[in-house]
Amino acid sequence: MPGAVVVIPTYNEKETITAIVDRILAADSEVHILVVDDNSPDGTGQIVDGIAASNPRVNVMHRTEKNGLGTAYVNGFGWALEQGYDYIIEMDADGSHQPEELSRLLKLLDGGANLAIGARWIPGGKTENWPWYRQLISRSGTTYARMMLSSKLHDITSGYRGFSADTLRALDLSKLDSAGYCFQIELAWLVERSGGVVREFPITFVERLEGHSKMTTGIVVEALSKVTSWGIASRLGRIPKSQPLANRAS
Ligand SMILES: Nc1nc2c(ncn2[C@@H]2O[C@H](COP(=O)(O)OP(=O)(O)O[C@H]3O[C@H](CO)[C@@H](O)[C@H](O)[C@@H]3O)[C@@H](O)[C@H]2O)c(=O)[nH]1
Repeated sequence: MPGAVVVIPTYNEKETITAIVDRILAADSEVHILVVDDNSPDGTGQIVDGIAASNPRVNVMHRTEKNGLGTAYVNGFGWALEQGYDYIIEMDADGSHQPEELSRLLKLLDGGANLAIGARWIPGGKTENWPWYRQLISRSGTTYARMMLSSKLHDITSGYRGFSADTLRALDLSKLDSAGYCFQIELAWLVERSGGVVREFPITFVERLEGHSKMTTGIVVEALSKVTSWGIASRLGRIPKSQPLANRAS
């Protein structure tokens, strides 16, 4: 089944999930959706079961407990690769990423990018109503990753991104060791250092109107400590060489 699938990890998103699913289905008449729900106590998984029962473009993966955004994506990617999708896209459930910007992302993947990232911190990108301290954490995270990991990216923590399936298939996702949001940094860095083509495009990131962020201090600490240790290991030559990604454009 060729085409694109949007993978949405969810934990307690009952206020937001129906609207984002509807918006994605309306924004692109072909794209499919996989919601990876961690047994949300608020019944998010059951809401999506209801939608999936009447719409074959919508799928649900039920996990037994809250196990972090990183592992939710790895499980979701595994399913998507098995199903044979060509492009695999990440999106938050809360409406902060705009499905109406999907066509831009898909165009970059069609053009040969291994990874396309919706970026807030490049010309044309912006945030709406995002608290100043969240902007600070996000910008500092990218600046720190650029310094420690020699990353060239301007929004390495962004969760609005898409991969070609061959890219994810070529990478050893079982080696990723981030549970939380620093998964975004780890995976983008892996694509970068494997010589993959990464394209950033400007997005408008809108603070959620309902529900609340699952960001915790523990998630920030995990990101800080992992980026520091990866940076040191990389300087000491202790990061194993990754298999170079094939050039998709050729
Ligand atoms: N399955 C699952 N989903 C989770 C978990 N933790 C968070 N999520 C889901 O992951 C998405 C992002 O979580 P939010 O809590 O809404 O993130 P944010 O703070 O608003 O967003 C920032 O960080 C994200 C993580 O990188 C970014 O994706 C996003 O763009 C933004 O920068 C939401 O759909 C949320 O339900 C988990 O343990 N398990």
